[in-house]
Amino acid sequence: MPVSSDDPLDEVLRPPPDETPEQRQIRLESEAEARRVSQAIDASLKAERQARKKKRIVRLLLLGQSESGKSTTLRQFQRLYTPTAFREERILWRAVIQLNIVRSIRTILEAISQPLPNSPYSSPRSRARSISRSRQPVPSSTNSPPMPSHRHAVDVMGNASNNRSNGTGIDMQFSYGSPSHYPPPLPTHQRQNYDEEGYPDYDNDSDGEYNNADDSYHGQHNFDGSPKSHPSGSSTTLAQSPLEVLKARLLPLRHVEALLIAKLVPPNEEEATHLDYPIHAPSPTGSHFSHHTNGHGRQRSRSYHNQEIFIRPGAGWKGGLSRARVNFAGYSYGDSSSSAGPRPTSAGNTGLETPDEPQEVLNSCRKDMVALWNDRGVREILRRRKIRLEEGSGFFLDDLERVTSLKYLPTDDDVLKARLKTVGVSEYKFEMEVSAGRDSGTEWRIVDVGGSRSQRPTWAPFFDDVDAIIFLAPISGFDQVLAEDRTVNRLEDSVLLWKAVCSSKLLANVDLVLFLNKCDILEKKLKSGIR
Ligand SMILES: Nc1nc2c(ncn2[C@@H]2O[C@H](COP(=O)(O)OP(=O)(O)OP(=O)(O)O)[C@@H](O)[C@H]2O)c(=O)[nH]1
Ligand SMILES: [Mg+2]
Repeated sequence: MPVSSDDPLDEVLRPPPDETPEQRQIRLESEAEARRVSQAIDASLKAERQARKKKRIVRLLLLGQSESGKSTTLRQFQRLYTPTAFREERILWRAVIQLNIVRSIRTILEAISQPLPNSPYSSPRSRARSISRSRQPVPSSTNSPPMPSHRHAVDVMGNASNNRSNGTGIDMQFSYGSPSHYPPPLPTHQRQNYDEEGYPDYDNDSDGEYNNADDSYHGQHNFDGSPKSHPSGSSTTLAQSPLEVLKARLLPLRHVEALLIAKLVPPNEEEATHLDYPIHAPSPTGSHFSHHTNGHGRQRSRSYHNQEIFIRPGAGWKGGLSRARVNFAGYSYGDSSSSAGPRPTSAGNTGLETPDEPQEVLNSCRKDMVALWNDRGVREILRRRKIRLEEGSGFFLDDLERVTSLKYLPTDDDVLKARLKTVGVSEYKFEMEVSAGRDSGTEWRIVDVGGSRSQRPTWAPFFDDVDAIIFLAPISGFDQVLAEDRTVNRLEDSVLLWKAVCSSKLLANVDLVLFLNKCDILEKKLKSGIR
């Protein structure tokens, strides 16, 4: 007797009333097969759901002062766990390395152009400094180090406030004015002044041993006493000093610098492109504020000694470079001078640049750069100025032959050594290509932040949703000061920042990992007698 139902599907699925035994057999077999397929699909969906449930997402936050190595640690992760992507991106780092080289050369040229502070030709500022040092009365009791008055208002996270709350409810404030936190005062004769590179200036009076009146590269003889000749071997005219010849030969690097900035920094980040000299010419008033042209005849004011190029984290700048790479692919040599203007247009937008004009210019300047860097007199000047480029970030001068070759492709190590300051916060997701052992089911999300003081207030919103923090503390910074506040010792800043992170209530349940890095630099410093 037929079963009646309101379900129209029953009607459709009901076997035909005149079904033969063979037809019935076929129907039952196909229904069984359909059931098997359906069950397999259900099982697979269930397994997927369970796998998704099992998949752990770990969020890591990289913290530490500027130049502590956060972005480098991120790149290490990328190199280890997403090697294919890392390798593919290596070429994009060439522009950063080019910029690092150009800036190192600029630092040297500036250093050798300025009279040394302890010579009779020393600058008004250093003379004034010597005089004020010798005349300043020693504070009787505490000998507390001279600090600017604003220090009371700046906390370790970079917040400008007198209040101990930073506005996010986190108790991470620290006043540098507190004598219990600031490094213990030194006796007057040991107090440190810091030079333009952020290293302590141990020359504490004006009667230093160096009394060579001809104390810049403008002189007629080498620093080691030999007659001067052009570093690349060509003879010089009487009218032109070797420095002038060398500077003229290296002039194209200015254009390269402008091009690279245009490539790396979006146009609306004009402020990030201030070209500042680590060694600056003091203005007639002795003020730290001065003006200079940006290589295109335009004047810019500057307030920092050593402002760096920065990027917003994320793939933005890499995207720009990729476009540039596509435009270079035609290998048609264009006229780079047509990119003239207040700010050179990125080759990535115009395609006017040669295949890699910066690399070509660096290649053609290679001999002069090598000669400059290997000159004993230049090294002596740098030593006396306490400029230790080889211990700094983005140092490639010992590899000039290799990194300026036309077919140069950055190695993994080069990418890790390159320096590009971060501003802002960005999260990087890791779909691991390479199994990370028992954690291979884990998805890693790593958050990179800018570490300079002005950037620190942006950290707190990320504390909420983080599983672990890797805190980078470069222990080689014991004899350096912060670029953004030259009254603060770098190691001291790291310690205070670490304390602030440890004591934050928001981070009570977060795993904290402390990386003491730059041990290699520490070792070199200690071996070379720096204490
Ligand atoms: N020799 C040496 N150099 C290191 C080490 N760790 C990092 N560096 C270099 O230090 C420089 C600065 O590192 P970054 O990773 O850019 O520093 P950061 O913390 O991201 O700095 P911000 O972006 O300004 O906050 C880079 O040129 C790195 O190659 C280390 O252990 N040893
Ligand atoms: Mg960074």
